[in-house]
Amino acid sequence: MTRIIMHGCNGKMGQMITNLLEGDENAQIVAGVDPFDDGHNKYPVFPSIDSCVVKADVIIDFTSAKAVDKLLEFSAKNQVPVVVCTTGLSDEQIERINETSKQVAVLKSANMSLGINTLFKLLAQAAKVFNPAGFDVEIVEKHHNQKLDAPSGTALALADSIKDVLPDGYYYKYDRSQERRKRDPKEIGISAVRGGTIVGEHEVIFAGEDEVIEFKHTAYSKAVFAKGAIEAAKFLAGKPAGMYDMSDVIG
Ligand SMILES: NC(=O)c1ccc[n+]([C@@H]2O[C@H](COP(=O)([O-])OP(=O)(O)OC[C@H]3O[C@@H](n4cnc5c(N)ncnc54)[C@H](O)[C@@H]3O)[C@@H](O)[C@H]2O)c1
Ligand SMILES: O=C(O)C1=N[C@H](C(=O)O)CCC1
Repeated sequence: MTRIIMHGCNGKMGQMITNLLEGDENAQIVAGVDPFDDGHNKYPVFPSIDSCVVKADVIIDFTSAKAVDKLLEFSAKNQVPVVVCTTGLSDEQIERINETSKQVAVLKSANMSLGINTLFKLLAQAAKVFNPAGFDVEIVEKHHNQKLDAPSGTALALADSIKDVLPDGYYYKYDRSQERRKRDPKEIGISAVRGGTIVGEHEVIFAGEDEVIEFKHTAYSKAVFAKGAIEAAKFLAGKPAGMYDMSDVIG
C-alpha cells in the first residue's frame, strides 16, 4: 500500500485525488496539508507541510508556486519522494527542484495526462520537419477563470519540446500589443485565454506557406490529471534520488 501525503488536499485537484483514492486498494492518503480546512476529510489535515508528522512513502503536490519551496525542503529533509504538479514556478524554483532531486526522488510535470505527454514527442518530430520549411509556431491555451498562472505550465512545456529541437535563437513571445512590426520568424508565440470552467485546451499551430497543421489536446475532466498524478506517486515511491517525469511513468 502506497502511503500518500496530499499537499493542497482541499483544492480542486486535491479533492479529485481524494475521491479517486477512496476506491484504490494499492494507495491511500494518510495525511493532507492545506491552510484551509473544515475537517471534512477522512484523513488528518495539517496547516503546513512542516507541521505534518505522519509518515508517508510519497507526496503529491497541487498547490501554488508560493508553497513549493517549503515542500522541497521537507521532502529532502525527511527523504519523502515528491510529485510536483504545481505550475507557475519561477526559474529559481525549477533550479531548486533540480538541486533537491540530487537528494530525493522528484517527479515534476506540468501536465499528468497521457495525451499531452505523447504530444511532447510528436511535436519534437513535427518541428524537425516543419522548421526547415519555414513554418511559424504558435501555441494557444485555454483554461478556467480560477487559474492563477499564465501561460499554463503545459503551454511552456509544449513550447520547450519544440524549442529544444530547433537551432539556437528561438524565443517565446507572449504579447504583441506594444509593437508595430511583422512577426519575427524566431518567435514561438504563446497566448492564454481564461474563461468559465474550461478544464484545459492546448493548440499548437505550425503555420506555413499555403498550409497549416494543428495539434490539439482537450481535457474534458480534471480526473485525467488526477489519475496521472496517482500513477506517478505509485511509480515514485521507493525510487532513488533523481529527476523523473511522466515519460518514466508512461514508458
Ligand atoms: N500538472 C498537472 O497536470 C496539473 C493539473 C491541474 C492543475 N495543476 C496545477 O496545480 C495547482 C493547483 O491547482 P488546483 O486547481 O487544485 O488549485 P486550487 O486553488 O483549487 O487548490 C490549491 C490548494 O492549495 C492550497 N494551498 C495553498 N497554499 C498551501 C500551502 N502552503 N500548503 C498546502 N496547501 C496550500 C489551497 O488552500 C488550495 O486548497 C496549480 O498550479 C495548477 O496550475 C497542474
Ligand atoms: O487547471 C489548471 O490550473 C491546469 N494547470 C496545468 C497547467 O498550467 O498546465 C495543467 C492543466 C490544468
